[in-house]
Amino acid sequence: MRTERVSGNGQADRHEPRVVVGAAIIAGGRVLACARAAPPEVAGRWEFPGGKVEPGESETAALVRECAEELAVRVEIGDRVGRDVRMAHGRSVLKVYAARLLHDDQPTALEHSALRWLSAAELDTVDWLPADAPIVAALRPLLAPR
Ligand SMILES: Nc1nc2c([nH]c(=O)n2[C@H]2C[C@H](O)[C@@H](COP(=O)(O)OP(=O)(O)OP(=O)(O)O)O2)c(=O)[nH]1
Repeated sequence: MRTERVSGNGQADRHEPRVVVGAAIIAGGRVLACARAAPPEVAGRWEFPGGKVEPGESETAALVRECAEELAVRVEIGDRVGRDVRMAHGRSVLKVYAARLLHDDQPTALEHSALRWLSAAELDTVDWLPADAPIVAALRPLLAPR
């Protein structure tokens, strides 16, 4: 996706949207949901662990880094889940990938206020960030029924 913006000198600049990646970590038919601790506007809303892809970094590398920073776990990144979700009027785009834990690592909430493992039946029991709605819908069939 490309957005075009006219800068102060009247010339058109092209801006690629900032890519935010999220990891749908699946284990035992459940997915890990994380409650944001900050900023205040979104604190308490639920998301997939992840964050902004740094310049020159691959999406997979960003996910591995973010999962280590936020949860102290090592992960293997799998297939995309759902579609690109445009955020912030096209200034950023959310891309979620399935992931699995490596080496029996267990997530610790280093940056989130809470973690929950959700089955398909429990997906709607948390207040997801709005952009995550289409991802959660696409995720449902990937989780084994209870
Ligand atoms: N990680 C993540 N971010 C999401 C999800 N859904 C959603 O709308 N977002 C938004 C929230 C934030 O505005 C943005 C991610 O920014 P972030 O602050 O987590 O990124 P970051 O870890 O790289 O942190 P920083 O550079 O701001 O310090 O994307 C999601 O499922 N996972």
